[in-house]
Amino acid sequence: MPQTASSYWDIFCTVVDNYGDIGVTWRLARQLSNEYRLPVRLWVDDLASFRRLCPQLDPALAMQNIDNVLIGHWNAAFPADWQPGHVVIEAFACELPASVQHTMQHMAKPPVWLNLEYLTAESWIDGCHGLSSRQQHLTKYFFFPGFSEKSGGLLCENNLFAARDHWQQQPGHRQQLCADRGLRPPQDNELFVSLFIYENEVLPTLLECWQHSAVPVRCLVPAGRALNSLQGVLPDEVCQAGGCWQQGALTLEILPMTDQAGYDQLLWSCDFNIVRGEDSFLRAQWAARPFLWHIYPQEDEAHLEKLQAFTERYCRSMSPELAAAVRTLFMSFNQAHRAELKQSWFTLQAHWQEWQKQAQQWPQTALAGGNLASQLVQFAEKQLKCSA
Ligand SMILES: Cc1cn([C@H]2C[C@H](O)[C@@H](COP(=O)(O)OP(=O)(O)O[C@H]3O[C@@H](C)[C@H](O)[C@@H](O)[C@H]3O)O2)c(=O)[nH]c1=O
Repeated sequence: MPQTASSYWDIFCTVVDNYGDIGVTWRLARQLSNEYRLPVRLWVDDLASFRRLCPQLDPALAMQNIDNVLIGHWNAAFPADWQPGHVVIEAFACELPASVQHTMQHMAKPPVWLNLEYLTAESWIDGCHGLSSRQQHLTKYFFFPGFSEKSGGLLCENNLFAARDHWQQQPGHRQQLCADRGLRPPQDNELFVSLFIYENEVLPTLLECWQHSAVPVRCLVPAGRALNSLQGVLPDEVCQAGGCWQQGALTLEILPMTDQAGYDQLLWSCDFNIVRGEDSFLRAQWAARPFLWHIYPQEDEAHLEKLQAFTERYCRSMSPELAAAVRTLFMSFNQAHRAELKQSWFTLQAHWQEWQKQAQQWPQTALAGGNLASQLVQFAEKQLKCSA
């Protein structure tokens, strides 16, 4: 059905660095379109980065339709007379084009204007979620994703857990993943690990632990920043997609990046996932397997409070021994404390089954604030009704 300009949801995203901003908005755009049947336009300033997660995207096009989302290149040629739809989301405080703000100020019925914030488990967001700020004639609302009942909830497709369960119930899927990516078939008792992180000086310590592991460890590394921490550990020719390195019980293989669906399948296939940022952090939780978070480092160390707030929540229903070891693992990996990291990894081996069980239950607990897309739709509908 043809859409009128006013029926669109417009999402604006600037790619600050890495892939998290576009990763989150791309998932949200598809969910709003495919599950809620909303016409969605996603405006992105850096299509080359976007293409890393969405290989069918053509960075040369000003406008294209993929997965029922209209994707627009947000660049200097953004049309000054462009008309926004009835909901406008600016992701992560990216500033809307001045011409768009100007148009919105002069509309008889301006759109519902929302700023989608970064995800955090910190409790202060409970008092801020949904607050508004007056911007001349317009109102902007602040939407906070989170783990609590008072937050805006978490990004999670409605069919995700069923798809994950279907994948994980059949060992053939791990074999298929290895075959599709040109990897050696899985061995019995092998611990599969995925590793998608920033530079981290204690990464070699973790690799050492795995080299001396009692079970074989297969570490799958999507090519990227983690490899900068392995210079001097891995021979140069290994440090690229297709590279493979074996030492003691550890086999490390470097993979090319795939689209998000392929990355989700990698997480579902692994026994332990090491992730970063915001989106892979959440997807590892949805994989329902033990995981470790390399949080995005901030200059004033604010990330450590964020990390602590998450581990406090995540470990709440664990036994004291498991909780202490998980907290130490997360903190020592992010603070580069070698000895604690090593110790916590060994301690966790004795509590692995409990951690696996906890990881299976965690997604339901994490979703106390509900599903972010559905919360957004309800929130926008309420504001639209109020302004009618
Ligand atoms: C490894 C891999 C990742 N991905 C996707 C998953 C995610 O959507 C995306 C990675 O995003 P993140 O995990 O959030 O990590 P990131 O480090 O790339 O992004 C970060 O950017 C900073 C600017 C923000 O402040 C952080 O909060 C965070 O968003 O890449 C693939 O699609 N295929 C792959 O093969």
